[in-house]
Amino acid sequence: MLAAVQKNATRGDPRSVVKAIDQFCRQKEWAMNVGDEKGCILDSVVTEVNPATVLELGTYCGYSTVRIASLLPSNAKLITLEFNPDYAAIARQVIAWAGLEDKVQLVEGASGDWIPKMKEKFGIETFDLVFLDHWKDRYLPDTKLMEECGLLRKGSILLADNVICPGTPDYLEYIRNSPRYKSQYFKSHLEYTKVEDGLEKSVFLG
Ligand SMILES: O=C(NCCCCCn1ccnc1)c1cc(-c2ccc(F)cc2)cc(O)c1O
Ligand SMILES: [Mg+2]
Repeated sequence: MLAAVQKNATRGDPRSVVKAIDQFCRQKEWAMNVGDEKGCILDSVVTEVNPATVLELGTYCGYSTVRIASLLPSNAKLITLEFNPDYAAIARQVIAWAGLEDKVQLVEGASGDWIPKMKEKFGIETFDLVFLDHWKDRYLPDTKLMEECGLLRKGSILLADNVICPGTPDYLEYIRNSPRYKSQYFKSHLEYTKVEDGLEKSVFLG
């Protein structure tokens, strides 16, 4: 995938990086990027929220990191957490190829360890937008942890990938029944396939 980016995408051009990855994943080898169909929904949410601070849980190869960062205002910051060092190493190179290093801070480690340190380590008060795309059984515990650490403010947006496939049943049940969130489901498909999947967008009500 990285070779395809370096061969087919223009340095400093995030859209060409996104296009090169999507082409590779359609023609050569499936990979678990959010993909072009759900990626358009992601783009519209990022544009609507116009966030100054973004947290991405699950960098993988940096595809959604590049999609999000390319839409951020100049002073905005995106912190992305990746547990797997091999994924992180690739993502750093993909983000660099897109020329977005200045907007992105990639942190390696477990979300459960890093979320409580966000304020002290990165000077973050609250996140305007959180994109959940990591282990599906971590969506709920990490959301509760973000609440407890005061990282969400009235109006913070959570956008969760894969709520149908692979699925995040405990997260969906919580977020759709909690009086502290207003949720909306965006029906789509699993990246590069015809299988149903979707994104769940939730507003924290404080
Ligand atoms: O597991 C996924 N992502 C997490 C990867 C590891 C995260 C590590 N990490 C980062 C930070 N903290 C922990 C995922 C899986 C699939 C999928 C769907 C169908 C199928 F047949 C196989 C796979 C599709 C996605 O869109 C996904 O996002
Ligand atoms: Mg995903």
